[in-house]
Amino acid sequence: MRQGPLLAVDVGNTSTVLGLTNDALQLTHTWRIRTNRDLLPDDFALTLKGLMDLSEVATPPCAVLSSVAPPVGQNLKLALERHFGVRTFEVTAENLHDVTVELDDPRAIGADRLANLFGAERYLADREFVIVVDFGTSTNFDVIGRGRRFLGGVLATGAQVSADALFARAAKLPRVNLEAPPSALGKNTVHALQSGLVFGYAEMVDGLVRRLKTEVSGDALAVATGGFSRTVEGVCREIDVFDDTLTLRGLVELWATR
Ligand SMILES: Nc1ncnc2c1ncn2[C@@H]1O[C@H](COP(=O)(O)OP(=O)(O)OP(=O)(O)O)[C@@H](O)[C@H]1O
Ligand SMILES: CC(C)(CO)[C@@H](O)C(=O)NCCC(=O)O
Ligand SMILES: [K+]
Repeated sequence: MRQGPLLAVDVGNTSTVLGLTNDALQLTHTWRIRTNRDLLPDDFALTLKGLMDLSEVATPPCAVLSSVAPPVGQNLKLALERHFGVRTFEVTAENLHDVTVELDDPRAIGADRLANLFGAERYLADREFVIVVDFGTSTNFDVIGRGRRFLGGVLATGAQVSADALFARAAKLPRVNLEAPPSALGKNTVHALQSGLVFGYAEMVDGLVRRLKTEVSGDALAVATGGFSRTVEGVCREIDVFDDTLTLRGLVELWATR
């Protein structure tokens, strides 16, 4: 097994999450920055140096990077290699020969979903399948089987994106925080909106998890991750486990098994 320290970077469409491990590959620091498509390699170098300096840590010799925003991933990789001499492993289906991506076109899979496959492995010990529900810009359902199988899943509009679309189109609707209201029956505009946006969203998630569990017809565990998962904790009934750092730890596991 390889040793840390390691930098793990997950470039999403909205946020980029970075994690630093110790020698034993346990996460010791995490940072979250906006994914800015306009930044160039030297901009990223300054950001990376700023984060490391703020936390008073040294840049590690190696990094693992998943990106679903291609130019950002490429520019970050260049920054890591040019400015810090960090050897960077980029997650792609082609780079992972031990993973079976059961999609029509395996190369189309998002790198974050491959990271989630590795993050799910720890839950596979006593289950046949794990359904990772990753609440980000989109909400992904990644169905993972033993033996590093990616069976497929669902891509749904993210909770914040669907809320923003509604606020933009309805003149009298205020922007509300995505938090659960006291009851489904709203007595004012804010609670009624929160009912639709949070309870409605949670029902969609529960319904899809139920459908997926039926379709795989095996013992399946549903694990939620991503920012919005905290909001639906206690609201979604079909989710068994909440795991904030599943994607980052998945990246670390992925790198460790290369
Ligand atoms: N601490 C939090 N508590 C409650 N809700 C949160 C929290 N952090 C984020 N969210 C909400 O969850 C949404 C998704 O969270 P997350 O930050 O994981 O995804 P993202 O960074 O927007 O997506 P991507 O990974 O695609 O870039 C956010 O848009 C926000 O509305
Ligand atoms: C679905 C997103 C946007 C989620 O981040 C990402 O995983 C992605 O761009 N995927 C490519 C398409 C696919 O995974 O089928
Ligand atoms: K993500």
